[in-house]
Amino acid sequence: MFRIEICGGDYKFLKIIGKGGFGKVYEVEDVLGIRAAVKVVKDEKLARNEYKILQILEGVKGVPRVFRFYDKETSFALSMELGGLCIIDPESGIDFKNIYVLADFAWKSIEILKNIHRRGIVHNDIKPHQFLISENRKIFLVDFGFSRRFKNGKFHKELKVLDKKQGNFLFASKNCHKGYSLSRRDDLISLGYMLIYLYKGALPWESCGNINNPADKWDKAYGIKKMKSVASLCKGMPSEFSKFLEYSISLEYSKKPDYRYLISIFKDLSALFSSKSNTNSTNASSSSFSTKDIGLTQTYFQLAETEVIDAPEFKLRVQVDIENPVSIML
Ligand SMILES: Nc1ncnc2c1ncn2[C@@H]1O[C@H](COP(=O)(O)OP(=O)(O)OP(=O)(O)O)[C@@H](O)[C@H]1O
Repeated sequence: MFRIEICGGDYKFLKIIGKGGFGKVYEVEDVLGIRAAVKVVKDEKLARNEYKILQILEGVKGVPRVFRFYDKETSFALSMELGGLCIIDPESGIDFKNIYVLADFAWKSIEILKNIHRRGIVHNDIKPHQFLISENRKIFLVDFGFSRRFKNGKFHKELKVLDKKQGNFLFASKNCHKGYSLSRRDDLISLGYMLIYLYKGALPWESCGNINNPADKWDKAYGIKKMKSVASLCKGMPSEFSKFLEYSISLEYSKKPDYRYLISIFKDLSALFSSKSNTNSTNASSSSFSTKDIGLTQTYFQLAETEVIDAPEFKLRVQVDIENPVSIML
């Protein structure tokens, strides 16, 4: 367990807001009422990598701004801008079965990935838990522990075959199953699987999650992924979703995706369903609508503008205290 001491007594611990496989995330508040998220991680390499990546991504819309890194013996933490609820938390109230909402989320997520990729970074662990929504419906992408630079200077890194799988078996691309080093295409493919999951509530290889042995779980899921066509995965959804997944899967390892094209697919679809929902229909087929319906600028989600918050006060001292339960010194 961790004990977090907040220097000077000027900070209020509000609550634990997340528990991941690698640590806990706390919400804290300073005297000015500025809230922040503090992620405490045991693995030094992951923590330092996440901090470094978040510094590189400073100013990218939809990525929380990082404040500080804390290093205390065997415990590490970073404080960052507070995101919000996970998009699949029922309290967020998001209805992803509404195509307008799903398509709006899709293009804004692609926009975030485009901007992250522009800085030379791939996320490498895209899944629903990494997307948060603030009270004013701004989307944030979090958890850059596995993220990497995909370029050496101007040049794309070479493809390597690694003997480890990383990320989440449910959303991992087939390239990831093959052990290939991940690139921009894999973030998009995982997003493609994720959009299907958000709409349908499950993916066909979900039951593999019950297999205890990780290697068997990944192998079994890979077997099912290989058998399922994109068309069958996207059955019952507008064709834009299969277009997106087909395109992403077809990309070569180092190929730069055509983000403008991908964003336009979902922007148009979202506008189409926005106008259609004004005439009271949420039919999942887009074929019956004419493109004349497109043109509304109304959106469901917002892309976060990173506010410049001067946060020198977030000077936390983080200590591991195996004996004691979580406590925050005020
Ligand atoms: N900046 C933030 N603002 C609000 N909540 C956050 C923030 N960062 C993380 N969280 C919450 O904490 C959870 C876990 O965070 P994160 O995914 O970074 O941890 P992790 O240990 O790397 O998780 P995983 O096991 O999924 O890899 C998130 O799903 C989210 O609910």
